[in-house]
Amino acid sequence: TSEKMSPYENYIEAAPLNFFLTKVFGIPNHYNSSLAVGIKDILSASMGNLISSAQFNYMFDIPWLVQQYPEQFRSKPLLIIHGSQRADKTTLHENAHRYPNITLCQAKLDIMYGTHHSKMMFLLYDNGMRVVIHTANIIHNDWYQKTQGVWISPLFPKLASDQDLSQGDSVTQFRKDLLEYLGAYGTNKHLQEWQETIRQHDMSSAKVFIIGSVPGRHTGASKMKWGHLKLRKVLQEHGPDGSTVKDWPVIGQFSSVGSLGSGPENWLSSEWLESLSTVQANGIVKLSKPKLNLIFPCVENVRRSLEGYPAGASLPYSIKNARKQQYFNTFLHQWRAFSRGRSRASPHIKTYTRISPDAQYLAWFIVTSANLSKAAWGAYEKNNSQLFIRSYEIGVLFVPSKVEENLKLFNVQGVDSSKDSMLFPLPWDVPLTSYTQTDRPWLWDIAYTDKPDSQGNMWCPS
Ligand SMILES: O=C(O)c1ccc([N+](=O)[O-])cc1C(=O)O
Repeated sequence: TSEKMSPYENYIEAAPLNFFLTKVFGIPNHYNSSLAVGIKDILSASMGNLISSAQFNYMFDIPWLVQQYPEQFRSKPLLIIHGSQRADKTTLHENAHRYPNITLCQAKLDIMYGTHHSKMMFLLYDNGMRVVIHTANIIHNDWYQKTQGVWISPLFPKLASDQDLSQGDSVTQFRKDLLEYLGAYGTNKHLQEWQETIRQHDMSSAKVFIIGSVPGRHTGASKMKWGHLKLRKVLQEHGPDGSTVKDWPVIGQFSSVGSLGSGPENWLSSEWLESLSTVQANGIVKLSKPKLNLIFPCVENVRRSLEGYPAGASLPYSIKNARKQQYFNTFLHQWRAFSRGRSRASPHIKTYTRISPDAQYLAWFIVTSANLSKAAWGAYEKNNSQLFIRSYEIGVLFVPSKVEENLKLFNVQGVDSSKDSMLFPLPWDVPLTSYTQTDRPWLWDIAYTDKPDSQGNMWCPS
């Protein structure tokens, strides 16, 4: 059905935080209205009269992508930033070749197993520009029946030519951090043109922090610029008050899991959880570490999903990693999003947050491309003197004090709120739903043949 394209302003009214989920085909339309967007909505003329755009991602179906732009924008300059190498790179070039307006830029990936995971759009209009940071690949399936997250910036106006270019940044240093992230790609003419374009725009209305990762062994002043240490730095300065949140759980939700080490103390419950538990460093003593709750689909969540077992092709958790880290299962909760009509829309979104035990308040919230892995968030090396990151990632962090001047904390979606607090649209249900005794985390490389999925099929990976 061709949903009525409501102009961006309507979206903003309903989503003052600019945080959307992608539209899902096959759920009641009510759940695809104001807080949901499709890729055609993002690229539509109601968002602005497009001059050129850039698409950062991991997976691209280029002919499909071109079709998602309105007809009148399909020949505008389009820069594609990817991490493909060897045969994948050749295929990408073959698919892009017939579009003279498309330029390809390969992000350098010198570190083994690193991926260009970041998912971001730059949209330059005749009256300003927007930045979109999201979690979906540029392929049909990622925008069809999955739960994905999208942050769409306000329209950033162009600075007047006589205005001092040092103007135009936000209280969260959004533009500075975005330029620093782009700088890590090295010298590419087209990316450098986009950096200049960004410098010419006023991004003072951006109310989120950028949490990015770039491949490297980051030391000294760079150590706190990326991954979980960037989050630690931002929370030290702008995070919740330690006494308020001391027993609030940390929640991580993701669509893939790396090799986390033989026990929680290797990384998960030590350096990673320490960063996510960081509170404003106003000299108080170190607090006990909060409970960690993780959300990752169990086999039944995948089997019953709209896509059925094939949803699991986008949940690449391997038996090789799983068998080495059985302790990981003790943290797990099911994917459940009844409040958003998306319990059967398999998650490809990645979100991390800290909320009160009664699920009334939220201390901070991240939507990001980063899965639960050392490759994405980084791991200490050399006695904590450096942070080793393998992949490019990017996400946005919402902190109440930067969004609602008069509010210390957001209220959590679906809870009857005192009138003065803003509801944060959580993508999944609280309270969390534990795994049953027989539930197992989804593993993508083993067979499931005892029960057919929602499409009547079994799962027999080769
Ligand atoms: O969709 C992606 O961009 C992606 C690519 C690779 C892996 N991986 O190798 O685990 C995970 C994801 C994910 O986002 O889940």
